[in-house]
Amino acid sequence: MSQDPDRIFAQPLAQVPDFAFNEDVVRVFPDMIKRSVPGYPTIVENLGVLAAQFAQPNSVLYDLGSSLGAVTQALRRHVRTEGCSVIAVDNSAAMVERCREYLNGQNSMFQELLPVEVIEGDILALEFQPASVVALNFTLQFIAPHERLTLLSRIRQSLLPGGALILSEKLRFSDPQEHELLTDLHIAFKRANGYSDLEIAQKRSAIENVMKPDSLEEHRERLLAAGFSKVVPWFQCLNFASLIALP
Ligand SMILES: Nc1ncnc2c1ncn2[C@@H]1O[C@H](C[S@+](CC[C@H]([NH3+])C(=O)[O-])CC(=O)[O-])[C@@H](O)[C@H]1O
Ligand SMILES: O=C(O)C(=O)Cc1ccccc1
Repeated sequence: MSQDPDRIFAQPLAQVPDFAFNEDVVRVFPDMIKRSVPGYPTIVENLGVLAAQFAQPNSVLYDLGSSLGAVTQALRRHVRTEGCSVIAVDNSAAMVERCREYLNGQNSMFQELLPVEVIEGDILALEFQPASVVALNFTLQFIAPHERLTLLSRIRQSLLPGGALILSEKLRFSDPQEHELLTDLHIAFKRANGYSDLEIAQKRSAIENVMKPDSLEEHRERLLAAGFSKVVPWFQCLNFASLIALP
């Protein structure tokens, strides 16, 4: 994947535009997400391990909001269950183009990878096939809040017995002190990863209209309302967490 450093918000901008997954972001995305999301490499690597426990024979594994395919590749490497394949979906044309290149390149480097299909499309309009694993790795937070329950209900309907949804998100906290502490620590994490105060401030203003985090309680309630029977957090680093939701 591209090794370009993220300098998108390094210069002062007269007006900060809303964040979009365009060409410029795609070029620096691996660096951006690693330096911005505490625990991201651990989550991605372990998603493959988790998925291997839930994969059912002859079923589909979905990576929804696949970006450059990091999760798809982890699923393909770890799952050995008979007849499984991965479907990666993203609505950014720039992401999808680079994702296909990356995954094709991996085919020649590893043997025994699950087959994969990369679809350019809106996950809200997707016709789900019977699935054993669905990964929403930092994608639900970009879906309009009023669409979230419908999407999760449709995922729940497509999940096979023994399968799971794995949902990773940035969290907000209903307790103001907890929210402020973990937000400050996230800023410290970004600073330690080389982002300036200007970059941090401009990025925050770029994402505030397009990315709306929920609290852990809101996630749990909504997942139960969507028909999931059990919600188990398996990872948290600062204000970023990942949950397993069982059908
Ligand atoms: N309605 C939608 N339909 C399809 N894709 C969408 C939609 N809305 C947003 N996206 C896509 O969801 C992805 C979110 S990034 C996921 C990281 C990845 N999972 C990773 O583990 O590397 C998260 C982040 O950057 O913080 C982007 O590629 C969007 O184009
Ligand atoms: O950078 C942030 O503050 C985030 O919350 C995470 C993020 C990572 C990549 C794109 C958009 C948001």
